[in-house]
Amino acid sequence: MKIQSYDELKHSKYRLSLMLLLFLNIAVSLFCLAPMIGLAKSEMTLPVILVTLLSAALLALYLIKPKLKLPLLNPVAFILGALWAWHINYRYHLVFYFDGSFLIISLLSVFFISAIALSDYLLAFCLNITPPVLTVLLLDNGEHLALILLTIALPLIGFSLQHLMRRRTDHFTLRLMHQLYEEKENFSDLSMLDPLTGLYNRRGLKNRLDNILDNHAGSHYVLLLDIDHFKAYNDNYGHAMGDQALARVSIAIRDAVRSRDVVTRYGGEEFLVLMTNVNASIAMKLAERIRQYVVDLEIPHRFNERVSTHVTISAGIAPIYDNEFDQAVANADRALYVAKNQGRNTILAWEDLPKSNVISSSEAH
Ligand SMILES: Nc1nc2c(ncn2[C@@H]2O[C@H](COP(=O)(O)OP(=O)(O)OP(=O)(O)O)[C@@H](O)[C@H]2O)c(=O)[nH]1
Repeated sequence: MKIQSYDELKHSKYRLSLMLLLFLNIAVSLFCLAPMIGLAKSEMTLPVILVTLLSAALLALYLIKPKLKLPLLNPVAFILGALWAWHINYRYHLVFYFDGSFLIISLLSVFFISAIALSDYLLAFCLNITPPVLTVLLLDNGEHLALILLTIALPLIGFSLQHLMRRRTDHFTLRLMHQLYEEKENFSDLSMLDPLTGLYNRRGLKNRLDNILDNHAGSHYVLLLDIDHFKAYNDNYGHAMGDQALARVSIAIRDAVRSRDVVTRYGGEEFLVLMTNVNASIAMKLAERIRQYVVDLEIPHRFNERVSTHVTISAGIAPIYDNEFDQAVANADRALYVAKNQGRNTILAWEDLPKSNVISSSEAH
C-alpha cells in the first residue's frame, strides 16, 4: 500500500462518516415528520424540515460526485446540531407535563446519531452535540441537572477514550507504513545495483534509461566496454583476484566519466556506459579517458597476449538514434567486436567502421 492510497482510504472513511451522518439525520427527521405518512403524532417543525432538506441535498451531492473532496464534516455536523437544538427548544414549549424525559430522550437521540456516524472525528462529534447539550441545560434550568449531566458525561468519556485509542492505532499504522515504504525503496535501490562493483545492473540501467530517453531530447551514446583476455587473467591469477580487478576497473570507469553518465555492469566483464547529451567527439574523448584510466591502474596481467603487461579494455561506441537503445547496443557491440579483432586496448566508433562491418537497422531487425 502506498502513502497515497492510505490517504485515499482516510478520505473515503471521512466521506462515509459524513454520508452516514446525513443518512441518520434524514431517517430521524423523517420519523419526526411521520404523521404525514401516518405513523405517529406529528413533530413537524421548521428545523426538522431544514434538517431533511439539507441532509438529502448533501447526500445526493455526495452520491452523484463520489470524488468530491470538500471538508464539510465539521460545519455540517455543527449546522445539524444547531437545527436539532432549535427543534428541541421549539418542541419543549409544547410539552404539557414536564419530568425531564423529553429533554433526556432528545439528548440521547442526538448522541446516538453522533456516536454512530462521528466515532472517528472528535471535533465533529463535539460540534454536533454542543448546541443540543447547551439548549437542554438551559431549558432544564438545573431541575434534573444530575441526570442530564450523567447522560452527557457517560457517552462523552467513553467516546473520548475510544477516540484516543484509535488515534494511537492510526499513528502506529502510519509509522509502520512509512517504515515499510522506506525499506521497500531501499530494497528496490539495492536490487538495481551490482553487489561486486556497486555499479548499476541491467535492471538499474533500464530504470534510468526510461527516464533519460523520455526526458532528455539531446543526443546520447552507448559505450560498450570489455576487459581484454579476462579469462586468461582469471585462469592465472584466480577468481578472487579477478573480482578485485573487476572492482578496480569499475571505479576507473566511474571516475573517468561525468556524474550524469550511467555506468552499468552489463555482463560478467562487460560494462556499458550511457552517455547523455554528448556529441560524437566528447563521447569519444570520454571513452578514450576510460581506456587510459584503466591502463593507469597498472593491474599486472602477464597473460594479456601481445597487448600489454597490464589489464586493458576494448570498447565500441554508437549513438542512439530515435530512442532505439537496443539497436545502439547492437551497433556498439559490433564496434567492440572489431576493436577486439584489431588488437584490443582499442576504442572504435560504430560510425567509423568499414561499411562491411556496419549492420543497418533494417538488417538488424
Ligand atoms: N573473477 C570474475 N570473473 C568473471 C566474472 N564474470 C565473468 N568472469 C570471467 O570473465 C571471463 C570472460 O572471458 P571471455 O568472454 O572468454 O573473454 P576474454 O577472455 O576476456 O577475451 P576477450 O574478451 O576476447 O578479450 C570468463 O573467464 C568469466 O569467467 C566475475 O564476476 N568475476
